[in-house]
Amino acid sequence: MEPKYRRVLLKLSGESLMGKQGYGIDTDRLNEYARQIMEICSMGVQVAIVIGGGNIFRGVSGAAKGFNRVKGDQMGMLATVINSLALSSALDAIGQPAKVFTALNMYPIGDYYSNRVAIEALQRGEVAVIAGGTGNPFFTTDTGSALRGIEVEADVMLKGTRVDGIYTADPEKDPTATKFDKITYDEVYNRGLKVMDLTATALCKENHLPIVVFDMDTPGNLLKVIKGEPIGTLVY
Ligand SMILES: Nc1ncnc2c1ncn2[C@@H]1O[C@H](COP(=O)(O)OP(=O)(O)O)[C@@H](O)[C@H]1O
Ligand SMILES: O=c1ccn([C@@H]2O[C@H](COP(=O)(O)OP(=O)(O)O)[C@@H](O)[C@H]2O)c(=O)[nH]1
Repeated sequence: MEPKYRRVLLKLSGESLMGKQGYGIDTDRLNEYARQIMEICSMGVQVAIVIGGGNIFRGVSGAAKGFNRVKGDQMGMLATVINSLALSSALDAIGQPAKVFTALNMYPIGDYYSNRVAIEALQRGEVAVIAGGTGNPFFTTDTGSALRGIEVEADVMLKGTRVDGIYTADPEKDPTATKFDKITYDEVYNRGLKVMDLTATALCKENHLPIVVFDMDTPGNLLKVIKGEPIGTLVY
């Protein structure tokens, strides 16, 4: 079966990685993600990944506890590097080659990111795990994902999260919220929907990168998105 997308940028939530533990990395969840990623790689899909760091540290919550915001954000970016190393290790362990790239030079923890070296890895069939967000404070990994997705010329940004799409309001807070099958970038903005930050949405809009928001924690969903099955919400 022909995949719908040739090259994807998959954004994984750091918070989802902690599974039921409440903190850190749940290895069952990590291995399940690795298995699903390998499944789509074996269909010939090129996969670049950006992972959040919310399971370990978020700059904003650090600042609320009195940390300097810039240092807090740097800690958050380091958290995304930890998650990226864990995922690449889980992928390698099941026989799926993966390479970690970092937004800031941290060699030999990962190779210093440039879109050229990341694209070369993708063309070799390696998963490119791109860590460290944008490398700048005051940004999020959603914005990092949009940026890297555009840079590596992905066909789509897949935002794998713990809700099954975009709703009229946060479904974790408002049980009456209803789901969109598709929605325009402008409508996300005009309705003030908080599923991802506006910088990320604006970057995708300007560069014509469609986004699919879907529930990554249900095994098999990533494959469904790749096959073009109508799950999640398409932002276009
Ligand atoms: N309108 C909305 N539709 C869907 N999810 C929303 C909406 N508003 C807020 N959210 C929240 O956004 C979260 C998804 O974003 P994500 O970046 O994966 O989470 P986090 O930043 O906590 O790791 C969901 O868990 C959901 O609670
Ligand atoms: O370009 C970036 C990306 C991330 N971060 C920091 O890294 C933390 C973790 O990322 P995020 O909250 O986006 O992770 P997720 O919500 O996806 O787990 C953020 O809170 C920021 O402090 C940053 O400073 N710049």
